[in-house]
Amino acid sequence: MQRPLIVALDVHQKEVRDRLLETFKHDSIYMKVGMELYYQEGPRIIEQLKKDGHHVFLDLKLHDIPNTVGRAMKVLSSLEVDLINVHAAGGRKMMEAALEGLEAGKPANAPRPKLIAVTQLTSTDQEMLTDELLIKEEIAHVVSTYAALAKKSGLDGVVSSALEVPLIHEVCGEDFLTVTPGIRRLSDAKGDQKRIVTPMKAKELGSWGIVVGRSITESIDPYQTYLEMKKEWEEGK
Ligand SMILES: O=C(O)c1cc(=O)[nH]c(=O)n1[C@@H]1O[C@H](COP(=O)(O)O)[C@@H](O)[C@H]1O
Repeated sequence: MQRPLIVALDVHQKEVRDRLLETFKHDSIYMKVGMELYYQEGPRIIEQLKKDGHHVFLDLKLHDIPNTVGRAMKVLSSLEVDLINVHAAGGRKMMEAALEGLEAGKPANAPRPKLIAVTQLTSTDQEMLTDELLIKEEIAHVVSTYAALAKKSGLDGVVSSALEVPLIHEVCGEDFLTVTPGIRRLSDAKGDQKRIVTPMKAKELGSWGIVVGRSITESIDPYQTYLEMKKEWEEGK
């Protein structure tokens, strides 16, 4: 799917989730299953979304020793999701092991899920990076350096704020996937997100895909909000 708006299905109450999924039943969209939902529902939620015709981004952000991540990815690969992620901070060997696990675990003839790496979470700002994580470099430099490492490790792309996308494309090429959460319209609550942009700005900056959670799932009319944000994302206005 080209340049998707990925809906983060961060909803654990079954009735709320079912209502939300019902509103998307005539569309084939990109849905993101994160930790909250996957830990609750397990593989059956992936099966359901695929049966409903959706593309699936399984966002479990694996970050462990290479052997553990490789084996976990081998198991997850059998779910045949479209997109899956790790933390780039796990390093090159871990990312390579993740890729090998995905390759080894996928059913014959199925495509390997695309593997992307989280560079720096969009809830991290420069102050936190410096004072808590003790990383003294500029955040954009850290993000593009992690992106370059992900590319060297054979990954398909990264997760970052849209703010860093031009630099990532400069370093890793235009075809390297850039998936960008931290998306808000001007009227939306920021919540815990720090490096945020509007859908329009993300398009201008060249994101491949945007991830939108609470702005849609917690709005009064999620489907209408989805359509409005999608229009803004696709048309850039
Ligand atoms: O990997 C992710 O999807 C992710 C990475 C990141 O740096 N920031 C980030 O917000 N996310 C996810 O994107 C979604 C954003 O949700 P909202 O802030 O509600 O739009 C959440 O499901 C996060 O887990």
